[in-house]
Amino acid sequence: MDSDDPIVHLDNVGLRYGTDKEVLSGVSCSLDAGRFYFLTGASGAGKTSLLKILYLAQTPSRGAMRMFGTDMLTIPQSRLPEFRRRLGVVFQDFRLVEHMSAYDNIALPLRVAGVRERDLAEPVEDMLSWVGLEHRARAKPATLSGGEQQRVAIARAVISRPDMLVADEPTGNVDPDMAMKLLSLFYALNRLGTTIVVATHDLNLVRQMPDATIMRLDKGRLMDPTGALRYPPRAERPAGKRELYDRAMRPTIGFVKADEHDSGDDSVAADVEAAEKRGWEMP
Ligand SMILES: Nc1ncnc2c1ncn2[C@@H]1O[C@H](COP(=O)(O)OP(=O)(O)OP(=O)(O)O)[C@@H](O)[C@H]1O
Repeated sequence: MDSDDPIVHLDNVGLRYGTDKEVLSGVSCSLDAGRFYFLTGASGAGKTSLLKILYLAQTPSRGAMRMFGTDMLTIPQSRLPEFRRRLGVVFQDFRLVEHMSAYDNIALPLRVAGVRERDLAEPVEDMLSWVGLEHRARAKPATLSGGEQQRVAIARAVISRPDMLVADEPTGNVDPDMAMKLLSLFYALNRLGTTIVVATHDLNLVRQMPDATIMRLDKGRLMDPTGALRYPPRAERPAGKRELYDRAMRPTIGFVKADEHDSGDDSVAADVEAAEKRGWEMP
């Protein structure tokens, strides 16, 4: 795959479940590597269905699909896991492994990737702390609240730094402060090069990411096939806020390699602290 190639390209994709009418129709879009996308649309518009296609759980009924430079509709099923391993997924219903602790759920992608036990603890503990669950490390999913389960699911999806993260309503069960914190985690991951696709109804979330591309589904049709829609329009954003926002959201999380840290810049830490106190509202 060429470095300029889109990470995903859908051409005139349609999806029907069984013999029912199409729930996605004529969907064409290109997702560029390293960008941040929001997928919006009313309930039933087809967001989850489109995400399922993106995370390779559902094959389109028609059209063409390329991913990581490969035709996904003609490759043998046996090759799909190799592509799935490059994706992180936050499911709407979390899908945590019930008999495993929060810690072990989060460690799962690293164990599957063959990371040695002695190298696991630091990244897993960093992630637990980032999602505010260090005190719940040993808890099983059934004893966690919906919001806590959602945070474990997010930590599990991002810990292996996937090429693309696909998240279905990832802030649906958390309060606005936690939603902003989780968004900042996605943003940090995006800054490290991961393409992010977040399906959400939450326009407040969308407003926090002025550079994100918005894709809106309406009754199974993508309203902006070029992916050029932005919110809010750039011209309406006062100058200066963008820079402040960038600094406040600069990645500070554990899986950032030491040499990627902006060490020695205390003002960033102060900005992050101030932004957290404000609930990540920009002044
Ligand atoms: N497995 C399935 N079998 C049959 N129909 C389905 C299936 N999954 C979804 N649908 C239908 O497809 C349409 C799109 O559903 P989808 O879940 O993709 O929408 P959505 O935009 O994610 O909705 P929400 O915001 O409520 O989660 C709906 O009419 C839904 O009833």
